[in-house]
Amino acid sequence: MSITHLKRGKPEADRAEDDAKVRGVVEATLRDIETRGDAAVRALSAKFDKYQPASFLLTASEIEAAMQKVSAREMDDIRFAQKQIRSFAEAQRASMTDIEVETMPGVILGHRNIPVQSVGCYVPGGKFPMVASAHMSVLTATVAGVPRIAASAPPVKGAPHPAIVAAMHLGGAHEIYVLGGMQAVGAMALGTETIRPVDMLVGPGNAFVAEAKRQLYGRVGIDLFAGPTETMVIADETVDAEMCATDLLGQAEHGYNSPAVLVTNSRKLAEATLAEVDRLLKILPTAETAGVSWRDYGEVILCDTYDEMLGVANDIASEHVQVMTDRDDWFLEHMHSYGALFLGPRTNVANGDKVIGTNHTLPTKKAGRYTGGLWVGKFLKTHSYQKITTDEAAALIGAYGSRLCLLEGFVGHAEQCNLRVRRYGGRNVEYGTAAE
Ligand SMILES: NC(=O)c1ccc[n+]([C@@H]2O[C@H](COP(=O)([O-])OP(=O)(O)OC[C@H]3O[C@@H](n4cnc5c(N)ncnc54)[C@H](O)[C@@H]3O)[C@@H](O)[C@H]2O)c1
Ligand SMILES: [Zn+2]
Repeated sequence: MSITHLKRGKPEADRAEDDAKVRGVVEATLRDIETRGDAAVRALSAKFDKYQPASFLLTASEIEAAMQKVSAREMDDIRFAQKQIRSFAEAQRASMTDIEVETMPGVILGHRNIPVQSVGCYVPGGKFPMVASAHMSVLTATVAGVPRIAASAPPVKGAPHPAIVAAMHLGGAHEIYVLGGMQAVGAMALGTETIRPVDMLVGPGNAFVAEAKRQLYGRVGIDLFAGPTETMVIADETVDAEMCATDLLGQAEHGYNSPAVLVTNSRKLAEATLAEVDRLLKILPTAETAGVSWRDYGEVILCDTYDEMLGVANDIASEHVQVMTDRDDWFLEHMHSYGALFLGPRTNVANGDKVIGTNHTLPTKKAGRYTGGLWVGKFLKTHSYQKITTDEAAALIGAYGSRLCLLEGFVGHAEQCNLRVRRYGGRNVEYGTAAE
Protein backbone atom coordinates (compact mmCIF):
# COMPACT_ATOMS: atom_id res chain seq x y z
CA MET A 1 0.00 0.00 0.00
CA SER A 2 1.51 3.33 -0.98
CA ILE A 3 0.73 6.77 -2.32
CA THR A 4 3.45 8.41 -4.42
CA HIS A 5 3.62 11.90 -5.90
CA LEU A 6 5.02 11.75 -9.44
CA LYS A 7 4.54 15.54 -9.64
CA ARG A 8 3.89 18.13 -6.95
CA GLY A 9 2.78 21.79 -7.08
CA LYS A 10 3.92 24.77 -4.99
CA PRO A 11 4.56 24.04 -1.31
CA GLU A 12 1.69 24.79 1.13
CA ALA A 13 3.65 27.66 2.72
CA ASP A 14 3.86 29.54 -0.58
CA ARG A 15 0.14 29.02 -1.21
CA ALA A 16 -0.62 30.40 2.27
CA GLU A 17 1.53 33.46 1.57
CA ASP A 18 -0.44 34.14 -1.67
CA ASP A 19 -3.66 33.92 0.36
CA ALA A 20 -2.38 36.32 3.02
CA LYS A 21 -1.51 38.95 0.40
CA VAL A 22 -5.01 38.73 -1.09
CA ARG A 23 -6.59 39.04 2.38
CA GLY A 24 -4.71 42.28 3.06
CA VAL A 25 -5.62 43.91 -0.27
CA VAL A 26 -9.30 42.97 0.11
CA GLU A 27 -9.51 44.29 3.69
CA ALA A 28 -8.18 47.71 2.67
CA THR A 29 -10.39 47.86 -0.43
CA LEU A 30 -13.63 47.03 1.39
CA ARG A 31 -12.83 49.65 4.04
CA ASP A 32 -12.33 52.20 1.27
CA ILE A 33 -15.66 51.33 -0.40
CA GLU A 34 -17.44 51.56 2.94
CA THR A 35 -15.99 55.02 3.66
CA ARG A 36 -15.99 56.66 0.26
CA GLY A 37 -18.79 54.79 -1.56
CA ASP A 38 -19.12 55.57 -5.26
CA ALA A 39 -15.87 57.56 -5.33
CA ALA A 40 -13.92 54.48 -4.24
CA VAL A 41 -15.81 52.21 -6.65
CA ARG A 42 -15.09 54.59 -9.55
CA ALA A 43 -11.42 54.79 -8.67
CA LEU A 44 -11.10 50.99 -8.56
CA SER A 45 -12.92 50.56 -11.86
CA ALA A 46 -10.61 53.14 -13.45
CA LYS A 47 -7.52 51.48 -11.98
CA PHE A 48 -8.27 47.83 -12.76
CA ASP A 49 -10.62 48.04 -15.76
CA LYS A 50 -9.93 51.51 -17.22
CA TYR A 51 -13.69 52.03 -17.19
CA GLN A 52 -15.52 55.15 -15.99
CA PRO A 53 -19.05 55.32 -17.44
CA ALA A 54 -21.66 57.91 -16.44
CA SER A 55 -23.45 55.09 -14.60
CA PHE A 56 -22.45 51.48 -13.91
CA LEU A 57 -26.14 50.50 -14.14
CA LEU A 58 -27.30 49.73 -17.68
CA THR A 59 -30.48 51.40 -18.93
CA ALA A 60 -33.16 49.43 -20.78
CA SER A 61 -31.95 50.85 -24.10
CA GLU A 62 -28.31 49.95 -23.33
CA ILE A 63 -29.45 46.38 -22.58
CA GLU A 64 -31.38 46.32 -25.85
CA ALA A 65 -28.35 47.64 -27.77
CA ALA A 66 -26.07 44.99 -26.23
CA MET A 67 -28.53 42.22 -27.11
CA GLN A 68 -28.62 43.40 -30.72
CA LYS A 69 -24.90 42.62 -30.95
CA VAL A 70 -25.40 38.93 -30.11
CA SER A 71 -25.83 36.73 -33.19
CA ALA A 72 -28.93 34.58 -33.65
CA ARG A 73 -26.82 31.43 -33.28
CA GLU A 74 -25.29 32.64 -29.99
CA MET A 75 -28.71 33.65 -28.70
CA ASP A 76 -30.00 30.19 -29.55
CA ASP A 77 -27.09 28.52 -27.75
CA ILE A 78 -27.65 30.68 -24.66
CA ARG A 79 -31.35 29.78 -24.68
CA PHE A 80 -30.50 26.07 -24.99
CA ALA A 81 -28.14 26.23 -21.99
CA GLN A 82 -30.67 28.19 -19.93
CA LYS A 83 -33.37 25.66 -20.72
CA GLN A 84 -31.22 22.82 -19.32
CA ILE A 85 -30.27 24.79 -16.22
CA ARG A 86 -33.87 25.90 -15.60
CA SER A 87 -35.19 22.31 -15.95
CA PHE A 88 -32.80 20.91 -13.36
CA ALA A 89 -33.25 23.88 -11.00
CA GLU A 90 -37.05 23.49 -11.20
CA ALA A 91 -36.76 19.77 -10.38
CA GLN A 92 -34.54 20.64 -7.42
CA ARG A 93 -37.00 23.34 -6.30
CA ALA A 94 -39.79 20.77 -6.38
CA SER A 95 -37.78 18.57 -3.99
CA MET A 96 -37.98 21.28 -1.31
CA THR A 97 -41.42 21.23 0.18
CA ASP A 98 -42.97 23.30 2.91
CA ILE A 99 -44.08 21.02 5.75
CA GLU A 100 -46.58 21.15 8.61
CA VAL A 101 -46.91 18.23 11.03
CA GLU A 102 -48.79 17.48 14.24
CA THR A 103 -46.02 16.06 16.45
CA MET A 104 -48.35 15.57 19.46
CA PRO A 105 -52.10 16.10 19.68
CA GLY A 106 -52.57 19.86 19.41
CA VAL A 107 -48.92 20.66 18.66
CA ILE A 108 -48.39 21.89 15.10
CA LEU A 109 -44.85 22.46 13.77
CA GLY A 110 -43.89 23.50 10.28
CA HIS A 111 -41.42 25.18 8.01
CA ARG A 112 -41.68 27.42 4.98
CA ASN A 113 -39.05 27.97 2.28
CA ILE A 114 -38.89 31.72 1.63
CA PRO A 115 -36.72 33.34 -1.07
CA VAL A 116 -33.97 35.76 -0.05
CA GLN A 117 -35.42 39.19 -0.91
CA SER A 118 -32.45 40.62 -2.82
CA VAL A 119 -29.29 39.08 -4.25
CA GLY A 120 -26.16 40.34 -5.98
CA CYS A 121 -24.96 37.90 -8.65
CA TYR A 122 -21.31 38.28 -9.63
CA VAL A 123 -20.41 37.07 -13.12
CA PRO A 124 -16.66 36.86 -13.73
CA GLY A 125 -15.13 38.33 -16.83
CA GLY A 126 -11.51 39.21 -16.25
CA LYS A 127 -9.74 36.60 -18.37
CA PHE A 128 -12.79 35.08 -20.07
CA PRO A 129 -16.30 36.55 -20.34
CA MET A 130 -18.09 33.87 -18.31
CA VAL A 131 -21.51 34.03 -19.92
CA ALA A 132 -22.48 30.73 -18.29
CA SER A 133 -22.05 32.14 -14.77
CA ALA A 134 -25.03 34.39 -15.49
CA HIS A 135 -27.29 31.38 -16.03
CA MET A 136 -25.97 29.72 -12.88
CA SER A 137 -26.74 32.55 -10.49
CA VAL A 138 -29.32 34.85 -12.11
CA LEU A 139 -31.54 32.17 -13.62
CA THR A 140 -31.37 29.99 -10.51
CA ALA A 141 -32.37 32.99 -8.36
CA THR A 142 -35.32 33.52 -10.70
CA VAL A 143 -36.44 29.90 -10.29
CA ALA A 144 -36.20 30.38 -6.51
CA GLY A 145 -38.48 33.45 -6.75
CA VAL A 146 -36.02 36.12 -5.57
CA PRO A 147 -37.85 39.46 -6.06
CA ARG A 148 -34.76 41.65 -6.61
CA ILE A 149 -31.84 40.27 -8.63
CA ALA A 150 -28.88 42.56 -9.24
CA ALA A 151 -26.16 41.20 -11.55
CA SER A 152 -22.69 42.54 -12.18
CA ALA A 153 -19.87 41.65 -14.57
CA PRO A 154 -16.69 43.53 -15.47
CA PRO A 155 -16.42 45.44 -18.74
CA VAL A 156 -14.66 43.52 -21.49
CA LYS A 157 -12.43 45.73 -23.63
CA GLY A 158 -14.02 48.84 -22.13
CA ALA A 159 -17.68 47.95 -22.71
CA PRO A 160 -20.43 45.68 -21.40
CA HIS A 161 -20.02 42.20 -22.87
CA PRO A 162 -23.08 41.63 -25.12
CA ALA A 163 -23.52 37.90 -24.49
CA ILE A 164 -23.18 38.32 -20.70
CA VAL A 165 -25.78 41.10 -20.75
CA ALA A 166 -28.07 38.91 -22.87
CA ALA A 167 -27.69 35.94 -20.51
CA MET A 168 -28.35 38.14 -17.46
CA HIS A 169 -31.40 39.71 -19.08
CA LEU A 170 -32.85 36.39 -20.32
CA GLY A 171 -32.10 34.88 -16.90
CA GLY A 172 -34.31 37.49 -15.24
CA ALA A 173 -31.93 40.12 -13.79
CA HIS A 174 -33.70 43.27 -12.59
CA GLU A 175 -30.53 45.43 -12.46
CA ILE A 176 -27.43 44.92 -14.61
CA TYR A 177 -24.15 46.60 -13.57
CA VAL A 178 -20.94 46.76 -15.57
CA LEU A 179 -18.51 46.53 -12.69
CA GLY A 180 -15.86 43.96 -11.89
CA GLY A 181 -13.92 42.37 -9.06
CA MET A 182 -13.89 43.41 -5.40
CA GLN A 183 -15.51 46.75 -6.27
CA ALA A 184 -18.59 44.97 -7.64
CA VAL A 185 -19.17 42.62 -4.72
CA GLY A 186 -18.16 45.34 -2.22
CA ALA A 187 -20.60 47.88 -3.70
CA MET A 188 -23.49 45.40 -3.92
CA ALA A 189 -23.01 44.22 -0.33
CA LEU A 190 -22.19 47.51 1.39
CA GLY A 191 -24.27 49.80 -0.85
CA THR A 192 -23.18 53.17 -2.22
CA GLU A 193 -24.94 56.42 -3.09
CA THR A 194 -26.14 54.81 -6.35
CA ILE A 195 -26.27 51.06 -5.60
CA ARG A 196 -28.80 49.72 -3.09
CA PRO A 197 -27.29 47.01 -0.86
CA VAL A 198 -28.40 43.40 -1.34
CA ASP A 199 -29.09 40.69 1.26
CA MET A 200 -26.84 38.04 -0.27
CA LEU A 201 -23.90 37.75 -2.68
CA VAL A 202 -23.56 34.78 -5.02
CA GLY A 203 -21.34 33.63 -7.86
CA PRO A 204 -17.74 32.70 -8.52
CA GLY A 205 -14.72 34.90 -9.13
CA ASN A 206 -10.98 35.20 -8.83
CA ALA A 207 -9.12 35.03 -5.53
CA PHE A 208 -9.98 38.69 -4.72
CA VAL A 209 -13.69 38.24 -5.39
CA ALA A 210 -13.90 35.01 -3.38
CA GLU A 211 -12.00 36.58 -0.46
CA ALA A 212 -14.16 39.74 -0.56
CA LYS A 213 -17.29 37.59 -0.30
CA ARG A 214 -15.72 35.69 2.60
CA GLN A 215 -14.96 38.95 4.45
CA LEU A 216 -18.44 40.34 3.75
CA TYR A 217 -20.13 37.23 5.11
CA GLY A 218 -22.14 38.13 8.20
CA ARG A 219 -22.83 41.60 6.85
CA VAL A 220 -24.64 39.79 4.01
CA GLY A 221 -25.20 36.14 3.23
CA ILE A 222 -23.03 34.37 0.69
CA ASP A 223 -23.63 31.23 -1.30
CA LEU A 224 -20.24 29.59 -0.71
CA PHE A 225 -16.52 30.07 -1.13
CA ALA A 226 -16.18 29.77 -4.95
CA GLY A 227 -12.66 30.85 -5.89
CA PRO A 228 -10.20 29.83 -8.61
CA THR A 229 -11.22 26.65 -10.42
CA GLU A 230 -9.84 23.29 -9.30
CA THR A 231 -10.04 20.00 -11.09
CA MET A 232 -9.25 16.38 -10.35
CA VAL A 233 -9.21 13.37 -12.64
CA ILE A 234 -9.60 9.94 -11.06
CA ALA A 235 -8.61 7.41 -13.70
CA ASP A 236 -7.51 3.82 -14.20
CA GLU A 237 -6.44 2.04 -17.36
CA THR A 238 -9.96 2.11 -18.80
CA VAL A 239 -9.02 5.54 -20.25
CA ASP A 240 -5.99 6.90 -22.06
CA ALA A 241 -3.53 9.68 -21.39
CA GLU A 242 -4.97 11.99 -24.05
CA MET A 243 -8.30 12.09 -22.23
CA CYS A 244 -6.67 12.64 -18.81
CA ALA A 245 -4.33 15.37 -20.06
CA THR A 246 -7.12 17.13 -21.96
CA ASP A 247 -9.31 17.17 -18.86
CA LEU A 248 -6.50 18.48 -16.64
CA LEU A 249 -5.47 21.31 -18.99
CA GLY A 250 -9.06 22.11 -19.97
CA GLN A 251 -9.65 23.47 -16.48
CA ALA A 252 -6.07 24.61 -15.72
CA GLU A 253 -6.56 27.29 -18.41
CA HIS A 254 -8.91 29.26 -16.12
CA GLY A 255 -6.03 31.22 -14.61
CA TYR A 256 -2.54 31.04 -13.15
CA ASN A 257 -3.65 29.37 -9.95
CA SER A 258 -5.96 26.52 -10.90
CA PRO A 259 -5.02 23.19 -9.30
CA ALA A 260 -5.29 20.16 -11.62
CA VAL A 261 -4.66 16.78 -10.03
CA LEU A 262 -4.52 13.30 -11.51
CA VAL A 263 -5.16 10.41 -9.12
CA THR A 264 -4.54 6.99 -10.61
CA ASN A 265 -3.54 3.43 -9.82
CA SER A 266 -1.61 3.07 -13.07
CA ARG A 267 2.03 4.14 -13.30
CA LYS A 268 1.83 3.68 -17.05
CA LEU A 269 -1.14 6.08 -17.34
CA ALA A 270 0.47 8.56 -14.93
CA GLU A 271 3.70 8.73 -16.95
CA ALA A 272 1.89 8.85 -20.28
CA THR A 273 -0.32 11.69 -18.97
CA LEU A 274 2.72 13.71 -17.87
CA ALA A 275 4.15 13.36 -21.38
CA GLU A 276 0.81 14.16 -23.00
CA VAL A 277 0.40 17.33 -20.92
CA ASP A 278 3.81 18.51 -22.16
CA ARG A 279 2.81 17.76 -25.75
CA LEU A 280 -0.54 19.57 -25.45
CA LEU A 281 1.04 22.59 -23.77
CA LYS A 282 3.03 23.14 -26.97
CA ILE A 283 -0.15 23.49 -29.05
CA LEU A 284 -2.93 24.71 -26.69
CA PRO A 285 -3.63 28.39 -27.46
CA THR A 286 -4.16 29.09 -23.74
CA ALA A 287 -0.95 27.31 -22.72
CA GLU A 288 0.35 30.57 -21.28
CA THR A 289 -2.07 30.34 -18.35
CA ALA A 290 -2.69 26.59 -18.29
CA GLY A 291 1.08 25.95 -18.27
CA VAL A 292 1.64 28.18 -15.23
CA SER A 293 -1.22 26.53 -13.34
CA TRP A 294 0.17 23.11 -14.23
CA ARG A 295 3.70 24.08 -13.15
CA ASP A 296 2.60 25.62 -9.83
CA TYR A 297 -0.53 23.65 -8.93
CA GLY A 298 -0.43 20.47 -11.06
CA GLU A 299 -0.12 17.12 -9.27
CA VAL A 300 0.05 13.48 -10.28
CA ILE A 301 -0.66 11.05 -7.44
CA LEU A 302 -0.07 7.34 -7.90
CA CYS A 303 -1.93 4.96 -5.59
CA ASP A 304 -1.89 1.18 -5.27
CA THR A 305 -5.59 0.62 -4.66
CA TYR A 306 -9.01 2.10 -5.40
CA ASP A 307 -9.49 2.66 -1.66
CA GLU A 308 -6.35 4.80 -1.59
CA MET A 309 -7.58 6.76 -4.60
CA LEU A 310 -10.88 7.38 -2.83
CA GLY A 311 -9.10 8.49 0.36
CA VAL A 312 -6.86 10.95 -1.52
CA ALA A 313 -9.84 12.34 -3.47
CA ASN A 314 -11.99 12.89 -0.37
CA ASP A 315 -9.07 14.51 1.41
CA ILE A 316 -8.34 16.99 -1.42
CA ALA A 317 -12.08 17.74 -1.83
CA SER A 318 -11.55 19.21 -5.30
CA GLU A 319 -14.14 21.45 -6.91
CA HIS A 320 -14.57 19.24 -10.01
CA VAL A 321 -13.94 15.50 -9.91
CA GLN A 322 -13.93 13.61 -13.22
CA VAL A 323 -14.15 9.84 -12.59
CA MET A 324 -13.14 7.47 -15.40
CA THR A 325 -12.65 3.98 -13.98
CA ASP A 326 -14.12 0.50 -14.07
CA ARG A 327 -16.23 1.45 -11.00
CA ASP A 328 -17.56 4.99 -11.41
CA ASP A 329 -20.72 4.33 -9.39
CA TRP A 330 -18.62 3.01 -6.51
CA PHE A 331 -16.94 6.44 -6.37
CA LEU A 332 -20.37 8.12 -6.54
CA GLU A 333 -21.44 6.07 -3.56
CA HIS A 334 -18.31 6.67 -1.48
CA MET A 335 -17.11 10.19 -2.33
CA HIS A 336 -18.23 12.56 0.43
CA SER A 337 -16.22 15.76 -0.14
CA TYR A 338 -16.18 17.51 -3.57
CA GLY A 339 -17.93 20.20 -5.58
CA ALA A 340 -19.48 18.12 -8.37
CA LEU A 341 -18.84 14.68 -9.88
CA PHE A 342 -18.55 13.92 -13.60
CA LEU A 343 -18.99 10.21 -14.07
CA GLY A 344 -17.59 8.25 -16.98
CA PRO A 345 -15.66 9.28 -20.08
CA ARG A 346 -18.72 10.45 -22.05
CA THR A 347 -19.24 13.61 -20.03
CA ASN A 348 -16.72 16.16 -18.78
CA VAL A 349 -16.30 19.26 -16.65
CA ALA A 350 -16.81 21.65 -19.58
CA ASN A 351 -20.31 20.19 -20.10
CA GLY A 352 -21.04 21.07 -16.47
CA ASP A 353 -19.46 24.50 -16.88
CA LYS A 354 -21.54 25.53 -19.86
CA VAL A 355 -24.51 23.47 -20.85
CA ILE A 356 -25.65 20.23 -19.23
CA GLY A 357 -27.81 21.78 -16.53
CA THR A 358 -26.05 21.25 -13.19
CA ASN A 359 -24.75 24.44 -11.54
CA HIS A 360 -21.12 25.35 -12.16
CA THR A 361 -20.64 27.59 -9.11
CA LEU A 362 -18.89 25.15 -6.82
CA PRO A 363 -16.87 25.06 -3.59
CA THR A 364 -13.08 25.49 -3.76
CA LYS A 365 -10.23 25.32 -1.23
CA LYS A 366 -11.75 22.29 0.48
CA ALA A 367 -15.11 24.01 1.10
CA GLY A 368 -16.60 20.80 -0.33
CA ARG A 369 -16.07 19.39 3.18
CA TYR A 370 -19.03 21.45 4.43
CA THR A 371 -21.08 22.56 1.41
CA GLY A 372 -22.15 21.57 -2.07
CA GLY A 373 -22.38 24.07 -4.91
CA LEU A 374 -24.83 26.86 -5.70
CA TRP A 375 -28.37 25.60 -6.28
CA VAL A 376 -31.90 26.85 -5.99
CA GLY A 377 -31.94 25.89 -2.30
CA LYS A 378 -29.20 28.43 -1.51
CA PHE A 379 -31.64 31.22 -2.43
CA LEU A 380 -34.32 29.86 -0.11
CA LYS A 381 -34.35 30.31 3.65
CA THR A 382 -36.10 27.59 5.61
CA HIS A 383 -38.03 29.19 8.47
CA SER A 384 -39.86 27.26 11.15
CA TYR A 385 -43.12 28.11 12.89
CA GLN A 386 -45.29 26.55 15.58
CA LYS A 387 -48.74 26.74 17.07
CA ILE A 388 -50.72 24.96 19.79
CA THR A 389 -54.34 24.34 18.99
CA THR A 390 -55.74 22.79 22.21
CA ASP A 391 -55.81 23.86 25.88
CA GLU A 392 -54.54 20.39 26.93
CA ALA A 393 -51.44 20.70 24.74
CA ALA A 394 -50.81 24.26 26.00
CA ALA A 395 -50.89 23.04 29.61
CA LEU A 396 -48.79 19.94 28.99
CA ILE A 397 -46.02 21.62 26.97
CA GLY A 398 -46.16 24.61 29.35
CA ALA A 399 -45.55 22.40 32.38
CA TYR A 400 -42.54 20.66 30.86
CA GLY A 401 -41.31 23.97 29.48
CA SER A 402 -41.49 25.68 32.85
CA ARG A 403 -39.44 22.99 34.58
CA LEU A 404 -36.85 22.92 31.78
CA CYS A 405 -36.50 26.71 32.01
CA LEU A 406 -35.87 26.54 35.75
CA LEU A 407 -33.32 23.75 35.22
CA GLU A 408 -31.26 26.41 33.46
CA GLY A 409 -32.15 29.17 35.93
CA PHE A 410 -34.39 31.10 33.53
CA VAL A 411 -37.15 32.45 35.78
CA GLY A 412 -38.61 34.86 33.22
CA HIS A 413 -38.76 32.11 30.64
CA ALA A 414 -40.52 29.83 33.13
CA GLU A 415 -43.14 32.49 33.72
CA GLN A 416 -43.91 32.60 29.99
CA CYS A 417 -44.78 28.91 30.25
CA ASN A 418 -46.55 29.15 33.62
CA LEU A 419 -48.86 31.87 32.36
CA ARG A 420 -50.10 29.45 29.67
CA VAL A 421 -50.56 26.66 32.19
CA ARG A 422 -52.70 28.99 34.37
CA ARG A 423 -54.72 30.40 31.47
CA TYR A 424 -55.31 27.25 29.43
CA GLY A 425 -54.78 24.43 31.94
CA GLY A 426 -57.09 26.04 34.48
CA ARG A 427 -54.51 25.37 37.19
CA ASN A 428 -53.19 28.00 39.51
CA VAL A 429 -49.49 27.29 39.23
CA GLU A 430 -47.37 28.49 42.07
CA TYR A 431 -44.41 30.42 40.80
CA GLY A 432 -42.06 28.06 38.99
CA THR A 433 -43.71 24.85 40.12
CA ALA A 434 -45.88 23.92 37.17
CA ALA A 435 -46.73 20.25 37.47
CA GLU A 436 -48.14 17.95 34.86
N1 LIG B 1 -15.47 28.09 -8.16
C1 LIG B 1 -16.25 28.25 -9.18
O1 LIG B 1 -17.40 27.81 -9.17
C2 LIG B 1 -15.81 28.98 -10.40
C3 LIG B 1 -16.61 28.99 -11.54
C4 LIG B 1 -16.20 29.75 -12.62
C5 LIG B 1 -15.04 30.49 -12.57
N2 LIG B 1 -14.27 30.45 -11.45
C6 LIG B 1 -13.05 31.25 -11.31
O2 LIG B 1 -13.39 32.59 -11.49
C7 LIG B 1 -12.19 33.29 -11.75
C8 LIG B 1 -12.43 34.40 -12.75
O3 LIG B 1 -11.33 35.25 -12.61
P1 LIG B 1 -11.04 36.49 -13.52
O4 LIG B 1 -9.90 37.19 -12.92
O5 LIG B 1 -10.93 36.04 -14.92
O6 LIG B 1 -12.37 37.37 -13.48
P2 LIG B 1 -13.08 38.15 -12.28
O7 LIG B 1 -14.28 38.76 -12.91
O8 LIG B 1 -13.24 37.31 -11.07
O9 LIG B 1 -12.09 39.33 -11.90
C9 LIG B 1 -11.78 40.33 -12.81
C10 LIG B 1 -11.71 41.65 -12.09
O10 LIG B 1 -10.62 41.64 -11.17
C11 LIG B 1 -10.18 42.96 -10.99
N3 LIG B 1 -8.71 42.98 -10.97
C12 LIG B 1 -7.87 42.98 -12.02
N4 LIG B 1 -6.60 43.01 -11.60
C13 LIG B 1 -6.63 43.02 -10.26
C14 LIG B 1 -5.64 43.03 -9.24
N5 LIG B 1 -4.34 43.07 -9.52
N6 LIG B 1 -6.05 43.05 -7.96
C15 LIG B 1 -7.35 43.01 -7.65
N7 LIG B 1 -8.33 42.98 -8.57
C16 LIG B 1 -7.98 42.99 -9.85
C17 LIG B 1 -10.71 43.78 -12.13
O11 LIG B 1 -11.60 44.75 -11.62
C18 LIG B 1 -11.45 42.79 -13.00
O12 LIG B 1 -12.67 43.31 -13.46
C19 LIG B 1 -11.17 32.26 -12.22
O13 LIG B 1 -10.22 32.09 -11.20
C20 LIG B 1 -12.00 31.02 -12.37
O14 LIG B 1 -11.28 29.84 -12.12
C21 LIG B 1 -14.65 29.72 -10.37
ZN1 LIG C 1 -14.17 25.57 -16.11
